Amino acid sequence: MFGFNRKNEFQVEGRVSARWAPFLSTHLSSPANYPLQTVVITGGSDGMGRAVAGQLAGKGAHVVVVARTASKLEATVEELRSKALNTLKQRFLYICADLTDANECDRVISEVTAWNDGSAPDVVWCCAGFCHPGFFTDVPISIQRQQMDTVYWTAANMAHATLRNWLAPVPPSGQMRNPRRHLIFTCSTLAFVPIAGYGPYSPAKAAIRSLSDTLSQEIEMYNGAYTQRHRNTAPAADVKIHTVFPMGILSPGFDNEQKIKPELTKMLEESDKPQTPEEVSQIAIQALERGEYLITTMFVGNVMKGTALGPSPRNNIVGDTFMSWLSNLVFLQVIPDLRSKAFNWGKTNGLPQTTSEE
Ligand SMILES: NC(=O)C1=CN([C@@H]2O[C@H](COP(=O)(O)OP(=O)(O)OC[C@H]3O[C@@H](n4cnc5c(N)ncnc54)[C@H](OP(=O)(O)O)[C@@H]3O)[C@@H](O)[C@H]2O)C=CC1
Ligand SMILES: CCCCCCCCCCCCCCCC(=O)[C@@H](N)CO
Repeated sequence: MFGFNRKNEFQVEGRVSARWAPFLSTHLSSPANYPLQTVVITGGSDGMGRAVAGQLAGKGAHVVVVARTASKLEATVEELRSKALNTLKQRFLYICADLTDANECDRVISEVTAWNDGSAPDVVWCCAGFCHPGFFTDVPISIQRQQMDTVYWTAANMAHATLRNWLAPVPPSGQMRNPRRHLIFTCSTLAFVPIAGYGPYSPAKAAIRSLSDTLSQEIEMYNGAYTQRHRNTAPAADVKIHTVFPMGILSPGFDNEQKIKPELTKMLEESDKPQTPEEVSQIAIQALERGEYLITTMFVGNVMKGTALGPSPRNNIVGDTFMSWLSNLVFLQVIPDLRSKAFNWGKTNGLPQTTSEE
């Protein structure tokens, strides 16, 4: 069962340190003693978000899915009911909202809190977003701005609304009995490695990665204050930030992007073997349960992360350091290879005939 485990909050069989305490202590929690967790999933009506919602329902969570289209959300909630671990106890809700609007994110948090007997959600997982590929000069600037709104701002708005709620100072009497909350972003390995034809999209994902790194540092201040909660006002709970970096996902969004994707881009990403939403979700949840911070879903993704690890917190100092050495050697070959493939494409095919998007 999926729930809190107070005793093991900072220690799971001695393997996980306080800094990377687990996301969901499934195997250790005692369902009788701990309440179910309430999870909000943006973009929860399709693709990866929907798979995440289904799997967390199967682990016993209360799930709220948020997206713009009511019909898809209704169908998702039906599916969640059928996947619930405990149909009598678990509750499901959908909220229609366009998360490019920051006020809508505030509304989502307050509606979830009211529905959840006055408690804020325990987990917020930002999955909303889709990709509009194309060469930079071919795609109208208005669409590129929309991509920033849809990809970056849906996540940043949701993080803002969530953290303002979670980090509000409360007196010791208001502290939570189950002190851990998780904010999860969904990024893309394109935040690590550029691929021609993803100009409208990758910068927004890179911005999410930068926000995630910044927040992972900033949150330490709040978590430090939380350790003094018995004496002072402090946030109601300890908070962890995580970001998932999938490769291709076989989703409705992916089918759409394939229709407009430049041939060169398809060739450059040949080594990506897209995964099903269920696979991506399962791998991500397992990594969250191990307490990981930057999460990739397959080996090539891990190599891409390794070359761009920079100042991000590591999941495992030895493993990540060796991987970054290996990746940096691999990329000595990959970087010129990507560029020469682009050059040769132009040499062979001339300019692309795709300047008709206006
Ligand atoms: N597919 C891929 O190959 C990859 C995807 N990703 C990322 O993973 C995440 C999931 O992608 P994928 O599985 O393809 O998802 P889909 O494109 O299949 O689904 C996107 C979801 O987001 C919702 N959504 C879109 N815009 C908004 C908005 N403005 N406000 C609220 N909800 C919105 C959609 O519902 P509705 O339209 O009804 O609002 C839908 O539920 C995305 O962040 C994506 O960028 C990362 C790597 C690869
Ligand atoms: C051994 C290591 C070699 C590494 C070579 C680099 C290969 C690049 C693969 C690009 C994969 C892009 C996946 C993300 C797609 C995505 O986010 C969009 N589909 C959005 O929806």
